[in-house]
Amino acid sequence: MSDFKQRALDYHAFPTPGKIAIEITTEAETSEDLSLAYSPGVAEPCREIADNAENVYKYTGKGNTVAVISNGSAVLGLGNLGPMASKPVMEGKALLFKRFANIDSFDIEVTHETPEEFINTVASIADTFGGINLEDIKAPDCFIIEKALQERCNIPIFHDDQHGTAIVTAAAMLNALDIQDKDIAHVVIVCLGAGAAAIACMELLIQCGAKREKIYMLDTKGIVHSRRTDLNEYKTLFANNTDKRTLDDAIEEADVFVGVSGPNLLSTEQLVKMAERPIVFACSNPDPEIKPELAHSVRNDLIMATGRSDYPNQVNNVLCFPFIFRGALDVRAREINQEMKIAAVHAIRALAKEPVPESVLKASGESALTFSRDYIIPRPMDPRLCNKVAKAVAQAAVDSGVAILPMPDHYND
Ligand SMILES: O=C([O-])CC(=O)C(=O)O
Ligand SMILES: [Mg+2]
Repeated sequence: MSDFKQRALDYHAFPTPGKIAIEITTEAETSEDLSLAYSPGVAEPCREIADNAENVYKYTGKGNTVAVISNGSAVLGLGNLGPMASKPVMEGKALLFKRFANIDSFDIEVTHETPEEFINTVASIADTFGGINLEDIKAPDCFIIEKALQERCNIPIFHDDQHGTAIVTAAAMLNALDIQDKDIAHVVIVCLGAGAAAIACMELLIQCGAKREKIYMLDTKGIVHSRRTDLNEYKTLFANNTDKRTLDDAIEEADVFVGVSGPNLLSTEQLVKMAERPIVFACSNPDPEIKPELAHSVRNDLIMATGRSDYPNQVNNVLCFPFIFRGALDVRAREINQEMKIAAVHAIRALAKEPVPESVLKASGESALTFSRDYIIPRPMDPRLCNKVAKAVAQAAVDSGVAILPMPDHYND
């Protein structure tokens, strides 16, 4: 077994199985403590909440708790591994919520037959939480599930693989385009993958100025084009009126490649055919569409990003989901709307242009990080992300009228 594989398995097995645990936040030592925490004292907050449901935020952890919910039908770029095998990823998301945004979170893996069953299950437990992060659910079910839950629940419901990935991709892309001196309105974009992340990334890039007719999306059958009769309604929005049929056809002179598909699907021969100063975001996890060392071996005018922590330019939804939920929970937003997503794009993007503190250099093992081809987006462990992104998101929630609370004072420190 490779050394890295063994270390990854040991990391999950020791010192206790898994990556997260629950901790007690009150005193629970004496009979007096227990009489407050439990019977009879616990009856008092129960009565208060029964009188006024808003009191649940005052007397329970609801307001700082997010559920990470999956059915394991599209685990990273690994495919349909099922609910149980998705658990390490979901525990990982809970770890990231706590580590980066001090949000309490736990994972829920749902076994079900139909999307309706999943929707009913999640809707039935939603009131427990301050928000729900849907994760690794295959398209097109994820679109139906997210929409139905948003209609049925009055807390933020956010499908991370769509919107988290799209927000981070858009932030990094706008910065990469600046560095490569390309105009988003003119670039030809190849999107390999037509699932949840692909569709959401392309929609958000269009909102940021990209042109739909300059996007070539590919699924397992090739280019999504207007003569195809097998497209679902979501892919149909990207059906390009073109004679191109394959990745080879589309990649010729393309400015941008976004991969949200699977490992090793972009060859060096294809990369060589891209336009000058290309941008390649090979974001399939854990293995990108092309390895950075391979890409750099054939192009020196390239900006390259992956979804991984062990290469420069990590375009991964970890840069978004902890912070967008932090902002949403802080003002008790009823939903995570478009204004909040766009605010997150610009806050993440702007931070990459600021000087990087020593602590981040140290944690990244770098001697310097300045806005450039190898640093287009902040590092996830940058402690400024939490305040800056959450604040921008919270402000956008307040300004767009979906916040129940005003901006908290601590954002002004
Ligand atoms: O978990 C990650 O690293 C990013 C992600 O959501 C995915 O690939 O599905
Ligand atoms: Mg995911």
